[in-house]
Order: sequence, then structure tokens, then C-alpha cells
Amino acid sequence: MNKYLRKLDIRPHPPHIYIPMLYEQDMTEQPEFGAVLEACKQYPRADTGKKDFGYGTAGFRMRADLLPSVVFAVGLLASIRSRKCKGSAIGIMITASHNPAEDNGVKIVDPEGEMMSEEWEWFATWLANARDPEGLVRSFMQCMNRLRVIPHNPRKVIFARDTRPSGEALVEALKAALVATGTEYIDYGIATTPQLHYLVRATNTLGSDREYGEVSIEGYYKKLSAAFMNTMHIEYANQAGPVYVDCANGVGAPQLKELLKYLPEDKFKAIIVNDKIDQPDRLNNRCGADWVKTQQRAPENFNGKDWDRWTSLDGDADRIVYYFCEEGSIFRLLDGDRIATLAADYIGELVHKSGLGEQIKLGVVQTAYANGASTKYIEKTLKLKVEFTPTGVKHLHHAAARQDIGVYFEANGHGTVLFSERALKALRKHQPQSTAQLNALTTLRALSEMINQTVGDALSDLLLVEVILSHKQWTVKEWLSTYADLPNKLMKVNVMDRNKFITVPGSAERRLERPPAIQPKMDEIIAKYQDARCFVRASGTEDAVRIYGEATHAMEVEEMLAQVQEYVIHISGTHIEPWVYKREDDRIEELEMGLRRDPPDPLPGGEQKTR
Ligand SMILES: CC(=O)N[C@H]1[C@@H](OP(=O)(O)O)O[C@H](CO)[C@@H](O)[C@@H]1O
Ligand SMILES: [Mg+2]
Repeated sequence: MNKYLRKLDIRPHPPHIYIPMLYEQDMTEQPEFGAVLEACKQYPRADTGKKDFGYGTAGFRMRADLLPSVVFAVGLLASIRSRKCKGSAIGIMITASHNPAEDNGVKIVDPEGEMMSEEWEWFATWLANARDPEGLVRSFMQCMNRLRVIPHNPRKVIFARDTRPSGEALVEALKAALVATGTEYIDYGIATTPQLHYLVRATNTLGSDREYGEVSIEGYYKKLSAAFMNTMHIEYANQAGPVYVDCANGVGAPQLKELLKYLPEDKFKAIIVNDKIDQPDRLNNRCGADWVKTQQRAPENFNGKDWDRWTSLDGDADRIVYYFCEEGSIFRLLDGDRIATLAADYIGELVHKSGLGEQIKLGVVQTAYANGASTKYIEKTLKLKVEFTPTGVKHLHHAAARQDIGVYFEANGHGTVLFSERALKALRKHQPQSTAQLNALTTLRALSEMINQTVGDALSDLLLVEVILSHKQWTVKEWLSTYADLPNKLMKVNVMDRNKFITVPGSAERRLERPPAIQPKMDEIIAKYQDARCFVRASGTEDAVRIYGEATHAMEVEEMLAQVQEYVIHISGTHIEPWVYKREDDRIEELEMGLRRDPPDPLPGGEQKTR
């Protein structure tokens, strides 16, 4: 078995619980039966031994040549999901985001443009793991029964893919499933993940009083650029020079080039770097948001002068981080926490200035990986409420959606700002009492249009940060000076069985319930250090546990994590190879001393649900 198969995530088979059938009819009488059976014979399941494909936070993700049968199965499920949603369009995105070019992935987008409802992931896993064509058709029909779906309901699927060469063949597998199930479809070709989310919501709100935008990628550019221009109703473009955008040699490059055609250069000037989409092996290779964040250094082709403003997108353009070098070539990262604090500060200020401070409350959502200094800044300086959720954007998204205006970002740069219906209504109805109020209100209304409401979107977030810096007349220097990150470190330990590490329910993954001995021991270790925090949790996407720690002094973080790591290895009975990434200055020192190691090959195993 090759190394990729060995690394596939193991998920239990769907439980064999008995659910009464809605239609006790002979399945072979279903008109789709024959067509699906014939079509799926073209896409046999890859032999993965005893390992199952798993649908997780980012759908199925693995080496591309293992995927055709999985994509076919996802097509079947999307067709069922659309029928269940009374014919609303369901989205399918084919991408492996920041993973290497030889990987690919597939995920389903629900009618409002959000991630597919979690309960349905089980059915995706079930279909994807059918061992033979007959088994797949049987599972397909049983899915319809169990999910109480009316087979003849209308169904529609829209889909897109990133720039990976394997995408074309996967689209063929998808189309075969859609044709066999009589599902209407639209192929949007190459697009970013957030563009597909936009298209899904735009399609399903067309003609309603909640119309999201024109149903085309061009409509997406028009919406973003028009809103951007509306935010510029009084202020002028940032005097601090252009923004440099590392597009990870992925889909962000052509899409940003297109977007730039809609934006006048005197208002928005971006210089694109790493745009070689015709050289697939360069995708996410030594560049892109994930690489910059995990390596804590500038990407390939970085040639920034001190204080130049640089950003990196990931391979499907749903994440963004900013960075720059200060005097002495010291690398400084402005990650998701920084974007969250910048956005919360600015939008909070606008709400207050518009006279809506009493009506609209802002909330920020973070995960345990947010730097403690960012949380303190939000609570103490911005005086806003912070909620913590488990890792994974869908958890953050749902929590943010409960706020009037909810700002959410993972430290790695994936996030957005959600405006609730209540907030949008207040923005529409409010009668400003002064020019200052009118200006703030106009900007807020424009931001609610410009910020992608369906999912974190690197292009929309790029415009957001640029608007804020421009309005504040800030350079990266002022942005960085808002607070100082606590020294911190994130490690990964390959334990024998990460499923043994269970966090305390409701603790937002900050405390471990099992193995039982570990948390008391960790508390003992943490208590030795000033303002220290440390937690261990099983990764939801890789076969490892992650250890995160922060404290007042970098040396203490090192010491604390070394002890926790030792104990984790002791308890879990094994270890393989820890690797490390960190955010603070002493990383540079380590680089120079040759102490840093590159992370291992990204794991192609299907992502799993975070616990
Ligand atoms: C510490 C960290 O960055 N974790 C990442 C990572 O999750 P893990 O469950 O930690 O493997 O992948 C997720 C999906 O891309 C992303 O949402 C999350 O932020
Ligand atoms: Mg991504």
C-alpha cells in the first residue's frame, strides 16, 4: 500500500442502525436505478484497503487519483440534497485548497451558500465508501428513503473547480452522476471557493427580496467592486503604496486579475506575485497563506522593501494573511487574529458613529488558537464580547451568525464578518442626524455588500483590510502596534491514536477530559509560568495531536511545551516526529541557527470532523 493510502483518515463505517423506510417499494423500479448503476461502473472505487474515505470540515480531500468514485458519490448526494431542499441549487466545489497540486478534494455547499449541514456528512461518507456499483446504487436509494426525499422533486447543482489539472477528470465523474440522476447543472469552470459559495446563494435568492447579486462570476466582481467604490465615497486610496498579493500560483491569480479590471487604480492598486497557474507543481509550493503562516516567513518571489504591504492567499482563495519586513529584515506576520481585531475595531467604530451603537451589537468569534493578546485587546480595549468555538470555520460561522454583526477569523486567516438580518434592517431604516452619521452609515452599508456573507473570502477580505487601512490612513506599522502578540508556539505530535485525546465538552477544546491523567499534569506544568496557557487537542484534519502554548516569555513557552510534549508522548505510548511552527521573533534566530525544520508532506487523508 502506498504512503498516501496508509495516511488516509480512518472513519468508522456508518452505524447499522435500522431506520424504517418511507417507501417500501422495489428499488429497481426507480427510474434512476439503471442509469446510476451503468454510470458508476465507469468510476470504480479505488482500493484503499480497510481505510474509509471521510467527509470532514473541508469535505473529502486526498490524492486526486483516488477521488473519481468519491466525486461521483458526492454528485449523487448533492442531487438528493437538492431534492430535499425543494429544488434549490446545491453547490459542489472541487479543490484541495492549500494542499499540494497532486491532491484534490470535493465539498458540498448548501442553498444559502454555507457548508453542507453536518448531519448529512454521514450520508456522504456512506455513499463514498460503497464497495461496488450495486452497493452504491443500493445506498443511494436508501439515502433517499432514510432522508425522506421525494424522488421526483426537481434538482439542480452548480459547481466549479480550482486550477488543479486533475479537476477536469473529476468534473467528468461529477457530470456523469448528475446526468444519471436527471439533475440540472451549471459548470462554472475555474473559480475560487468563495465565488462558488456566492453563486449558490445568488442563484437561490434570485427574484426574492433577499437577492444576493447577479448570478455570474462577473456579478460577483461587480458586487464587490461597486461596494468597494461606495466605501470610498469620501476617503482616498491608501497613500502607503500598493498591496502585493502572493496568489500561491492558484486560482486567486486569474480571479484577482479579473477583479482588478473593475477597480480604478487610483483607489486600489495591487501587484500580483506567484500567478503561474500553468505550472501546477508550483501551486502552494513555498508560497501561499498556509506556507507563510506555518513557516513564518515570506514566500518565494518576495522582494518587498521594509514596510511594504504583502499578503498571501491560499490555493482556493478563501484564506488571507498579511505580512511585511521591518528594518533589519525582521519578518512580521499579520494573521487572522490581526484581521479580526482590525475589522472589529473599525466596524464597531462605524456602528457607534452612525448612531446605531444602542441597536447593533458586535461580537467576535475566535478559537483556542487565537493569541491571548488579541483576545485581551478585543475585550479590554475594544470592549467587545469574544465567543470561543471549536476549531473549524463552520463552528465559527454559526456562532458569528448569532450576533448582530459577528466577526470571525481563525488565526490562519480564514474568516469573514456576518451582518444579521436585524442589523441589515437597522442599517436600511436608520435616518442619520448629521453628516458624520451619514458617512458612517454609507460605509457600513457598503461593507455589508462587499464582505462575503457566505464564507471566508480572501478577495473580499483583501478589499476589507485595504478599505480600513486606507480610511485610517494606517500603514502596517500602525496596524502591528495595536497590541503585542504573546510569545507562542504550535506543535504537532504524531501519536499512536489521536482519538484517545478527547476534550471537555463546552471547553472550546481548551481542556482535555481523556486520557484522564493528562489535564491535571498539564495544569501543574502551566502553573509554573506567568500568564501561561497551553492546551492539547486531536487534529481534525491530520493524524496527530496539536499542542499550543503561550506565555509572557518565549523561553518559558519552550520549556512548558517541551514538558507537555514529553508527557503526551509518555501517555500516548508513542511518538513519531514533532514539528513546530511559531509566530514570534525568536523564530528568525532559529532559522539562522538552522534549528528550524520544514513540515512533513501535507497529509492527503480525508478531513475529519473536529471534535
Ligand atoms: C490549528 C489550525 O490551524 N487548525 C486548522 C486545521 O484544523 P485541525 O483540526 O487543527 O487539523 O485545518 C482546518 C481546516 O482547514 C482549519 O479550519 C483549522 O484552523
Ligand atoms: Mg482554502
